[in-house]
Amino acid sequence: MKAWEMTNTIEEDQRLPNQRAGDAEVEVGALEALGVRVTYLPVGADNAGRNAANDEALEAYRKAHGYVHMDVLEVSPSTLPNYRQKLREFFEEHIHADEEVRYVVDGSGYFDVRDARDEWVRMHVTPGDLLVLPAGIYHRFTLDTGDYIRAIRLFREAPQWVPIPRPDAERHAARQRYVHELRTRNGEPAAVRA
Ligand SMILES: CSCCC(=O)/C(O)=C/O
Ligand SMILES: [Fe+2]
Repeated sequence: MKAWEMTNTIEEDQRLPNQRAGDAEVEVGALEALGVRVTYLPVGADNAGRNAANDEALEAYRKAHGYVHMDVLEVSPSTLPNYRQKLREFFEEHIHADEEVRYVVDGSGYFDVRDARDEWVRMHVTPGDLLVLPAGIYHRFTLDTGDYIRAIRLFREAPQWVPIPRPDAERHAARQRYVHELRTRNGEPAAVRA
């Protein structure tokens, strides 16, 4: 999975890389310092030849991390009801009270997270990438120009999707916990801007 620093504003299309000038790549270690975990579980093929999860590897991962629940989300103009509205919601900066865990089995897309300086870092996820965003981190999602992703969503509790937008999220316990953890881990003040 590749990650890079993003431009502050999107001039043309959110589905383009929008990478900041100067080859500003971000290493996995820097993502981990933000509490983001990236794992790679290779995908296989199902009976119809479509990309599918590697069931054994996924089972082992779920068991090890307590992700008892899962479902599949296919994001594309033809498969997702209220596609445009949904994409608008996904791309609105938000947090969740719990982790966001996504295992990409087909297609691709971008998850953007705010770093400790409150700048956007963009991650390009492709089949096999399993991404864990910690509770309380500001983030958003968009498809890339392929306009298609199929991801397995993993949960410890019953599946739900409750985005808490900025600035309301500033007061949320999950946000405050996250900022505290970030400061403790990195020993530097994390930007907190409403
Ligand atoms: C490919 S997962 C779609 C985006 C999503 O579920 C989410 O929570 C974005 O923040
Ligand atoms: Fe989210």
